[in-house]
Amino acid sequence: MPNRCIRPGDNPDLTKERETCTFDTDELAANLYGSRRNLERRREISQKVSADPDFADPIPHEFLSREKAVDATAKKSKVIFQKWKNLVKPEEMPHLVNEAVGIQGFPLALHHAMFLPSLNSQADDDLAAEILPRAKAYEIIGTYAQTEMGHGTNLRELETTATYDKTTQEFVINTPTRKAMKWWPGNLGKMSNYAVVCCQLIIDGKNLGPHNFLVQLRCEKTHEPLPGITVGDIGPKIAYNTTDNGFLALDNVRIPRRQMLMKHAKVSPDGTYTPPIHAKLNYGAMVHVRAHMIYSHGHLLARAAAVATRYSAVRRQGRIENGGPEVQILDYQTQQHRIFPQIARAYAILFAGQEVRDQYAKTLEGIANGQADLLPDLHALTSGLKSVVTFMGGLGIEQCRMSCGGHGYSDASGLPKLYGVQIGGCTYEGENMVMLQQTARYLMKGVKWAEQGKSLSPSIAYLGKKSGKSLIGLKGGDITREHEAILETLEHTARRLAIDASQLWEKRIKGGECKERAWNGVTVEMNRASRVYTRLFMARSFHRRLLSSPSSIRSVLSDLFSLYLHYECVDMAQHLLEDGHCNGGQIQYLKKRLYEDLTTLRPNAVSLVDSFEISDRELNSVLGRRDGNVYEALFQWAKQSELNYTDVLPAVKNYMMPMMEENRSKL
Ligand SMILES: CC(C)(COP(=O)(O)OP(=O)(O)OC[C@H]1O[C@@H](n2cnc3c(N)ncnc32)[C@H](O)[C@@H]1OP(=O)(O)O)[C@@H](O)C(=O)NCCC(=O)NCCSC(=O)/C=C/CC(=O)O
Ligand SMILES: Cc1cc2nc3c(=O)[nH]c(=O)nc-3n(C[C@H](O)[C@H](O)[C@H](O)COP(=O)(O)OP(=O)(O)OC[C@H]3O[C@@H](n4cnc5c(N)ncnc54)[C@H](O)[C@@H]3O)c2cc1C
Repeated sequence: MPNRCIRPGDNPDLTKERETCTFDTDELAANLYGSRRNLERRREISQKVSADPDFADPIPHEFLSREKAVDATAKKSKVIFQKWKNLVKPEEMPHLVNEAVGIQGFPLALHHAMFLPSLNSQADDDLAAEILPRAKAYEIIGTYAQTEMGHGTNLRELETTATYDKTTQEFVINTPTRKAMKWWPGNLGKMSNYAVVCCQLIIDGKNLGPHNFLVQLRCEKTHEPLPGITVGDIGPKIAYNTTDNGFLALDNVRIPRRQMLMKHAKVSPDGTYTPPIHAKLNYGAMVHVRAHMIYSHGHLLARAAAVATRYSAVRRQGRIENGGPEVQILDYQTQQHRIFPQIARAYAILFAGQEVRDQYAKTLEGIANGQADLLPDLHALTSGLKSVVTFMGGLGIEQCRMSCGGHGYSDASGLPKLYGVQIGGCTYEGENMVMLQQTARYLMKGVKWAEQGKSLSPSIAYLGKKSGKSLIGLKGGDITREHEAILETLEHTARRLAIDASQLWEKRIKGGECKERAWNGVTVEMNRASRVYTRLFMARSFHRRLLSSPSSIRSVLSDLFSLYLHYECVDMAQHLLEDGHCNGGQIQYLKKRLYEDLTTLRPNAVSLVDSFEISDRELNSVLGRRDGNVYEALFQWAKQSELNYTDVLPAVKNYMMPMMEENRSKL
C-alpha cells in the first residue's frame, strides 16, 4: 500500500518503515482534514509558505533573543495579514500561521482567538457595524482582557469596575487596586490598541456582575497609551515568548455607553438593565476558545508523536538479541508503549475536536434564534474536554520528549517548546480543576434527571441506562463486539462514578454541611466523574469516526481504536475494578490485548504519523524531519548557536582565561 512520503535520499530505515505501510496515507490524511481538497490545500499552503522569501528565517528562532523573535514574528504577521490575507480561507488561517510563524504566538493571536469572536457574538448591531469591519481589516488590533493579578478563575470576584454615569451616558472603567490590574492577556502588552475588557457592571451602586466593554488603549496614530492607561509586557514565560502577555491598569477611563457589548445584556441610556436570555452568555468568548482549542491541542500532540515515532525509527541503540544488529529503538516494547498511545490519543483528540466544533456551531445558531438550551451541554462538554485534553496532551508530549533520550532535551527536537506551549492550556481558559467542577455540576443534574426519568442530552444519555455485566474478554475474537463491550464498560464506569459522587455529596449535606462546603469535600471524586465522562465522549467520538470511515482505512483505524480503548481501560483500571464491575482477569486480558496492539501497529506507526501531514517547516524539529537524516541536521543546527559565532567567547576571554592564567601563575 502506498505511503506517499517516500523520497530518494531518505534515511533507509524510514523508507523501509514506509514500505511496510498497509493503508493509503493520503486517504487517512484526507479523512482527518475533511476531504482530498482540504488536504491538497494544506499542502499547497505549506509549499507556498516555504517558497515565500518573506517567511525565510536567516537563523532558527531558538537562537534569537526575545525582542528579536518578537520582531521577526511581527514582520511575518504583517506579510500574512496583508499579502496573504485574501489567498486563504479563514479556516485555513491557523495552518498558515503555524507554517509561517510557528506556535509561540504572534501579534494577532488574541485578535483572532478572542477579540473578533467576542465582538461577533456579543456586540450589538450598531457597535458591530462600527468596529468589526475595522477589526477584520486589521486597521486596529485587539485582545481580550479578563484575568487580573488577583483573580482569574473566579470571575465573579474580578475587581475592575465599569460604573454607569447616566449624566454623560458613559461608563467609567477603573482598576481599584494593584491586584485588580489585568494580568496575562495575550498581545495586551505591546501589540494591541484595543481590548474587550471584562468589568463588574455597576449601575446606581448595584453590582450586576462581569460584563464586557470595548476600550481603546492606545492612540491609533502614535500607538502611545491613552491618558489613564498603564500597559506593558509581563515578562518571559515557560513558552509563548513571542506573545506579549500584558498588564493593564485603567484610571477612571471614560467610554461611551454603546461600547458595552450589548447583544445579550443591555443598558439603556437611562441606566435600565436588561439581562441576557442565559445568564452566562457574557462568558461566550471562553466557550468559543474552549470549543476550538481541543482540535489545536490534538495537533500539538500529533506533532510530538510524529517527532518521537520518526526519530525512534531512525535511532539505533542496543540489541534485543545477543549478537544481532543494533535495533531501531522503535522495536523496544517500552518505546512502543510510550509512543503509540500518544498517536492514538492525538487522533482521538482531533476527532473529538472536530465534533465539538460542530456542536459549538449548532449552539451558536440556536442562540442567534433566541434559544440557549444547547448551551449547558456544550459548556459541560467543552469544560471537560479542555481539561482532559490539555492534561493528556501535556503528559503525552513529555513522554514523547523523554522517548527521544538526550536529543529530546534539546530545542533542536522542538519538543521542549511544544511542551511549554501545550501545557499553558491546562491553565488558560479556566484552570483545569475548576473547569472539571463545571462539568461535574452538570453531571449532578444529569444524575437527578435520570432518576426522575427525564430526557437526557446525547452526551449524558448513558446516565439513564442500566448496567449489565461487563463483557470485556467474553466476546470471542470479534473486534466489533469487543469495541462495544469496552464502550459499555466505560459507560457503566462513567455512570457509576457520577452516581457515587452524587451520593457522597448528599451524604455530607445530610450530615449537616451546607451544599457548598459539602461540595468541596467531594471535588476530587467529582472531577474523577467528569474525566471519565469526557473520556467516554472521546471514545464514542472515535468510534463514530471509525464506523463512518471508508473501507480503505477502516482496518488501520480499527487497530488504532483498539489500542486506544485498551490503553484507556488499563490506565483507568482502578475505576473499572473499584466496584467489582470488572475483575482482575479482565484487566489482565486488556493488558494482553494492549501488548498485541503494539505489535499489530508497529508496521504502520511511521505511516500513521505521516498521515498527520505536518510539513517539516511546521514540525520545526531536527529529530522529526520527514527524511530522517537527523544526525547531519543536528550538527548543522548546533553550528548556528550564537555561542559558535567566535571560537573564543568574550566570557572566556574576560573571566575564565584570566582565572586560569592567575591560577597557573600561582604554581
Ligand atoms: C468557573 C466559572 C465558570 C464560574 O462562574 P460563575 O459565574 O461563578 O458561575 P457558577 O459556577 O456559579 O455557575 C452558575 C451556572 O452557570 C453555568 N455556567 C458557567 N459558565 C458558563 C458558560 N460559559 N456557559 C454556560 N453556562 C455556564 C454553570 O454551569 C452553572 O450552571 P447551573 O445550571 O449549575 O447553575 C467562571 O468563573 C469561569 O469561567 N472561570 C474561568 C475563567 C477563564 O476561563 N478565563 C479565561 C480568560 S481568557 C484566556 O485564558 C485566554 C487564553 C489565551 C488563548 O486562549 O489563546
Ligand atoms: C499562557 C497563558 C495565556 C493567557 N491568556 C489570557 C488572555 O488572553 N486573557 C485573559 O484574560 N487571561 C489569560 N490568561 C489567564 C488565565 O486565563 C488564568 O491564569 C486562568 O484562568 C487561571 O486563573 P488563575 O491564574 O487565577 O489561577 P488560580 O485560580 O489562582 O489557580 C491556582 C490554583 O488554585 C486552584 N483553585 C482556584 N479556584 C479553585 C476552586 N474553585 N476549586 C478548586 N481549586 C481552585 C486551581 O485549581 C489552581 O490549582 C492566560 C494565562 C496563561 C498561562
